[in-house]
Amino acid sequence: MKKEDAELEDISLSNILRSIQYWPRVFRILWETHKAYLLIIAVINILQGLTPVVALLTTTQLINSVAKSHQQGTFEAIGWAFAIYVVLGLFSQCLALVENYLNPLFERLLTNRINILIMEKSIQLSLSAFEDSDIQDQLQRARQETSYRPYQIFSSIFTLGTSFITLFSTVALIVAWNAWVAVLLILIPVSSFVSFLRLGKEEFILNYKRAPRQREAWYLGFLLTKDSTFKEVKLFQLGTYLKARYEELFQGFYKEDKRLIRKRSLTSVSFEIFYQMVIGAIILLILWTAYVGQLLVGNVVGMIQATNLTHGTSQGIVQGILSLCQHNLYMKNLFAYLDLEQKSVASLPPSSAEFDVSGIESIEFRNVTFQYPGRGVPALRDISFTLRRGETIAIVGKNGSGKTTLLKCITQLYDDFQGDILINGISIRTINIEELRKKIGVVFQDFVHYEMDVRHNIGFGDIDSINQDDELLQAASQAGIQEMVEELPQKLETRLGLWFEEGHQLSGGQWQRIAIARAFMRKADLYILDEPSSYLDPEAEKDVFDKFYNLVKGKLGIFITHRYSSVSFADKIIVMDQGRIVEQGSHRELMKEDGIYAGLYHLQASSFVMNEDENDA
Ligand SMILES: Nc1ncnc2c1ncn2[C@@H]1O[C@H](COP(=O)(O)OP(=O)(O)OP(=O)(O)O)[C@@H](O)[C@H]1O
Repeated sequence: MKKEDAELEDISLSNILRSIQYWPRVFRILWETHKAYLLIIAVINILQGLTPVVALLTTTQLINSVAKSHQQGTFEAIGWAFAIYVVLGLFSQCLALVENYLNPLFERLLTNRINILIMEKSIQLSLSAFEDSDIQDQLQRARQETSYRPYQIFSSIFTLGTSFITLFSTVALIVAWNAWVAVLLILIPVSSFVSFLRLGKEEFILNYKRAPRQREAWYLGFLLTKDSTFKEVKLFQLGTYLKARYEELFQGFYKEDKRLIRKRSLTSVSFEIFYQMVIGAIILLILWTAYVGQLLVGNVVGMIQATNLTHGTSQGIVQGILSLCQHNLYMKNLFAYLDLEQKSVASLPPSSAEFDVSGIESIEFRNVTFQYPGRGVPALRDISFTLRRGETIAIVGKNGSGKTTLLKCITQLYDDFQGDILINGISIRTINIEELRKKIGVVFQDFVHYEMDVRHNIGFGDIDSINQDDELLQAASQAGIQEMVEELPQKLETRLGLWFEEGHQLSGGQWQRIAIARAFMRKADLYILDEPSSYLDPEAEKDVFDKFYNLVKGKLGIFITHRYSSVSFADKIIVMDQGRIVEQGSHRELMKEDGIYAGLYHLQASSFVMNEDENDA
C-alpha cells in the first residue's frame, strides 16, 4: 500500500480533531495578513452573535407592550419598545455593512499571503525535489483550495462562537418554559453529525487522490493553449485527441462529484424531513400551552422564534464543526507542502562550517558518482578531473552519457552524489552555495525564454545591474547580438516573445544568443555553456566560441558540444560514455591516442568530405 493511501485510511474523527494543532499556525498566517482587519472582523462577529437574541427579546417586548398598552390606554411603552427595536435593527445592519466591506478585502490579502508562502517554499526546494512527481502532487494539493481555507477556519471558529452565544441565550429562554424541549432541539442536529462527517471525509479523499489527474488535465490544457506547443499539436493533428483525453478526465471528475453531491443532497433531505416533524410537534405544544392560557401572545411568537432559532443555530453549530474538520484536513495538505524538508546550513554536519568563496581558482571532481532517484544505473560513475583558472574544458560524448548531469552537480542542482567536488580544494558540501552560484554564469540546453523585455532577458544574469545599459549592451556584444538589440523597435525595452502585447518574436538562434548574453552578464569566474551552438548557424557558432574563449581568458570555462569543430581550441577535452570519462586530454593528445574522440572527430569531418564528394559527383 502506498504511503499516502495508508495515511488516507487513517482519517478518523479523532485524527481530524487532532488536526486542530494547525490552528495556531493558521492564526499566525491570518495575523500576518492584516492585523487591524482581523481584529475588527472578530469584534463584529462577537457582536453579531448577540444580535439575534436581543432582536428576539425586543420583538417579544414590542408585542407584549402593544397588548398591555391597549389595556392601560397609553402609547409610551410601545414607543420605547419600538425605538429600541429600530436602533438595534440599524446597528445590526451597520455591523453587516462593515463586515461585508472588510471580508472580501481580507480574503484577497489572505489568498495572496498563502500564494506567497507556496512560492517561497518552491524557491527553496531542490531540483530533485521539484522533479519528484509526488512532490508535484503535494504542490497541487497545497494550491488547490487552501488559499481560502484559513479564512474559512477563522470565520467558522467565530461563527461557532457567535452561534454558541445565540444558542445559550435562546436555550435559556426555552428552558424557562420547558427544559425537555430545549434538550430535544439541541440533540436533533447532532444526529446528522456522523453521516455528514463521513461525507466530508469522502470528499476530501476524492480531492486528495485526484491531484495527479488534475495535473494531467492542466497539462493537456497547457498543450492545447500555448504557442510553444501549438505548432506540433496543429501539424500532427493532435488537437482532437488531446481534447478528448481532457474531456475524459473531466467526465471522470464530474461523475465522482455528481455521486457525492447526490449522496449529500439525499442525506440533507432525509434529516430535514425529520427535523421539520420534530419542530412541528414543538410548535403544536407551544400553541396548546397558549390555548390553555399559560402563555401570552407575545411569548407565543417569542417561543416559536426561539424554537426556530435554537434549531437553526444548533444545526449551524454541527455544520460549523463539520466544516472545520474539513478545513483542517485541507490545511494539513498546505502545511505538508510548506514543511517539506529542504537542505540548508542546518543540515550540514555539525563540525563543518560554511565557507564563502571569494573567487573560484580550481574545481576538482574526485570520484563522483551520481544516480537519479528511481533510476537503476548511475548517470555519473567515478568521475575525476581538475579544472584550473585560465583553462577551458570541452565535454563531448553520446546522448545520455551524463554531460549535463555533470554540470548540474557542479552548480549543485543535485547535491546527493558520492565522492566529492572541491572548489579551491574545499569540499563543495561545506561551501555557501548561494555565494558560489553568484560566481557561475550558465546557459543550459533548455534555457528560458522570458516573455519580458530585452533588459530583463539579459539583466537577469546579474539582477543588481539590470539598469546598467552599458553592461547590458556589452553582454549583448559578447554574445554577438548588440546590433540586433539596437535594431529592435524599442531597443532594450522591446518585449520578447508573443505572449503579451507588442511582443517581438526572435528566431531560435537569437533566443539562444540572448541566453548566452544573460550568462555573460554575470560577473562570474566560471562560465558554463551546455550545447550553446544547437540553434546557431556555423558562422554564429564560430563567433560565439571565439567570444567565449575571449571571455573566459583568465577564468574557468566549461562547455558541452556535439560539434567537434569548436572543441579543438579547448585546453582539455573530456569524452564521456555511459556516465564515465573514457578519455581526457588536449585535442592533439586525443588525436594521437586515436581512440573514441579521434574516431568521432574523423567521422564528423569525413561526413563533410563525403557530402562534398557526393556533390562533386
Ligand atoms: N532529471 C532526470 N531524472 C532522471 N534521469 C535523468 C534526468 N536527467 C537525465 N537523466 C538520465 O541521466 C542520463 C544522463 O543524462 P544527461 O542529460 O546528463 O545526458 P547528456 O550526456 O547531457 O545527453 P545529451 O547529449 O542528450 O544532452 C540519461 O540516461 C538520462 O535518461
